[in-house]
Amino acid sequence: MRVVVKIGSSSLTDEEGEIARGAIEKLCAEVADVRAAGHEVVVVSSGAIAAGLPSLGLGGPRRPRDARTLQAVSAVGQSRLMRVYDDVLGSHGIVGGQVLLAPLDFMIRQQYLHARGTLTRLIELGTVPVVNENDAIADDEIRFGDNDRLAALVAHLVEADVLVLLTDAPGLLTADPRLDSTASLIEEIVEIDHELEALAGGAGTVRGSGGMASKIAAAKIAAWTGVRAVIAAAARQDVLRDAVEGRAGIGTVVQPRPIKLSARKLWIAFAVGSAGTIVVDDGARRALVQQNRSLLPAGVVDVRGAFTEDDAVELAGPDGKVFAKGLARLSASMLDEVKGRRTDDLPAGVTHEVVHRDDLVMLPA
Ligand SMILES: Nc1ncnc2c1ncn2[C@@H]1O[C@H](COP(=O)(O)OP(=O)(O)O)[C@@H](O)[C@H]1O
Ligand SMILES: N[C@@H](CCC(=O)OP(=O)(O)O)C(=O)O
Repeated sequence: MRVVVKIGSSSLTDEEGEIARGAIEKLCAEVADVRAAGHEVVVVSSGAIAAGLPSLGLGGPRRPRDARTLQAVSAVGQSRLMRVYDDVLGSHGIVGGQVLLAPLDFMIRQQYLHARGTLTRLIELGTVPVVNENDAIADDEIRFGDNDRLAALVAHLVEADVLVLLTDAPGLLTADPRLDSTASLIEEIVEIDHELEALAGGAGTVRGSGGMASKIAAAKIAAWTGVRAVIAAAARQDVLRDAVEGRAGIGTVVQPRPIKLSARKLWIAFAVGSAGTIVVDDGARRALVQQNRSLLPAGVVDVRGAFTEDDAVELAGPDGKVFAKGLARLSASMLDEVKGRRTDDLPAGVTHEVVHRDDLVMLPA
């Protein structure tokens, strides 16, 4: 099996917020164990900022908050973090390879294919790629921030069989354990719905960033891409092997959906950012959702944002609720001119398909 394992900041750092080498040693020993059983492993590791703070004398209560400083800190820390991985993986006879990714690497198809090629080759060469967000140059406006979503997109990118999200909680609990000490583990999720998303609550711990909510969002991407996801405690003995082998009770297992979307539709749904919204009338929404049709200008009632041809856009119904995402074949300004017009009334040369059905993905309610 091909495995993507993500370890969060909360599990990689000690009370002072410094990198806990023991946590990396435990993870790498488990990675070696799983590889010895014949599986391939990609690690997604947080910890660049945590590893950089002490080197700059900025640890503890002096921890900076501004983005510029944290980005600089991550540059100092990433190489130190990687040195620990190289060292520890090396002690198991494994070669590590650093790959730093940014959201744009998933949004621009060319870069997406490129990243896929490099990661696949690293796996073929027998290495363990160690992936993190490219924090040092990440754009403040568009960045993952937490590594959960990044790990889910990497799992899709390398066509993994299982995504293991290791954290400081035993899995998804019925409530935030910081607020409710009686919260119990949810062992299996067949479909992630709004109710489950509400359980995951808000942001994470002081040291982590996304909390359970970002793990649920990541598990949802995995489910849609046909990847089994497991959320489990990093500290648990043999957690990686048990998660890979599908042992019951090791954490929260999120089952993949039976229908896997095509790679292109997944890319549209989850990887590419949306540049605007097209509001459609009820009839158009029905034709798209129930009859798998393309969107025609006649059904468009409003155009928001300044998208150009081939940009991704969200589609919303008259109630404003977004129900689909797709690639626009007309720019926002052109669409604004022709919205509401029947196909016969369109100017010559203007396509009658605003969003083609092949470029359209329905989002879960
Ligand atoms: N329903 C829930 N079940 C489990 N943990 C939850 C839940 N709601 C919120 N959390 C919190 O999410 C934290 C894990 O998220 P985070 O700190 O971002 O971890 P990581 O650094 O591993 O990504 C847990 O320590 C827990 O306090
Ligand atoms: N990319 C950042 C980590 C982001 C982060 O903390 O993510 P997470 O571990 O998912 O809460 C770093 O390496 O410091």
